Amino acid sequence: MNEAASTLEGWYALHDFRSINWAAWKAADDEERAVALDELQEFWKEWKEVEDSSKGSTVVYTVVGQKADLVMMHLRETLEDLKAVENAFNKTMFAQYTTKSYSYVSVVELSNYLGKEGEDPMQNPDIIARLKPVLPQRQYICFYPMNKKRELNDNWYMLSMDERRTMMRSHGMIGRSYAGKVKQIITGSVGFDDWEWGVTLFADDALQFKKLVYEMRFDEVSARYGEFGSFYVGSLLNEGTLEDMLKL
Ligand code: VOV
Repeated sequence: MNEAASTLEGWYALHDFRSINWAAWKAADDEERAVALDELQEFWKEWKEVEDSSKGSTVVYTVVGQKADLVMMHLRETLEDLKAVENAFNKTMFAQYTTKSYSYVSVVELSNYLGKEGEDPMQNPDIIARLKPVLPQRQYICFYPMNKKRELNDNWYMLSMDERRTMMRSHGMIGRSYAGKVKQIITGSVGFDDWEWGVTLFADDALQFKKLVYEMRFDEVSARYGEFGSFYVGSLLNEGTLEDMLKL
């Protein structure tokens, strides 16, 4: 049997994609809409408090195109905490004006492919910060799920640790050339959701997503072993810009 990479896990992640039911939102009266927005602002404050107390992080982005209208990405300490935040949102009045488009459950993951021998990663503050990250408020988000292939001739899971490490090194080098331009959060989802990883990218220039993903397509680990789900792209929302988006 091949050696599995050892992984470190941090906060659990929920990507909660919603579409706005514009017909229902427009049919609501001014007071109903105001109450729904007030409740949403309260909710936003609670998310901030969670972040301030280092118990998780939340960002909200629009989604461009017909797959959804917005995505709430939540990181929390436990699956129960994630379910609680999902339920709390579902109980808001605003949620009545949304429909569920897609969701993705995973956990922030780091693997040991490029780890330093002999170092206890849990004593390294940089690693802890990567496992429990405050989500960046960059202008754009890109999310997609992916697998590593398990086909007869191209089976990632049948490769030796050394072969995988060599390929991950090349992957990491391409990634590093986007330092400062694209921030990635890789979440593992084997046993949690339909794909093996969630890839969430943040950037202030959306074109950098295209450039990075395209460049990686030529790198063996993606070219040969990567399988990808649907891509979601959108821009940052805050309390103010969400209200603007909902203004009739
Ligand atoms: C923004 C840049 C960027 C950078 C710097 C980067 C670096 C690294 C390093 C150093 C490592 C290995 C150690 C670890 O941290 O786990 C990884 C790991 C991983 N990556 Fe990555 N990746 C990036 C970006 C990046 C992208 C754009 C993608 C999607 C691939 C594509 O073709 O669309 C991706 C995927 C992954 C995955 C699925 C894993 C886990 C693989 C596994 O088998 O376990 N990743 N990644």
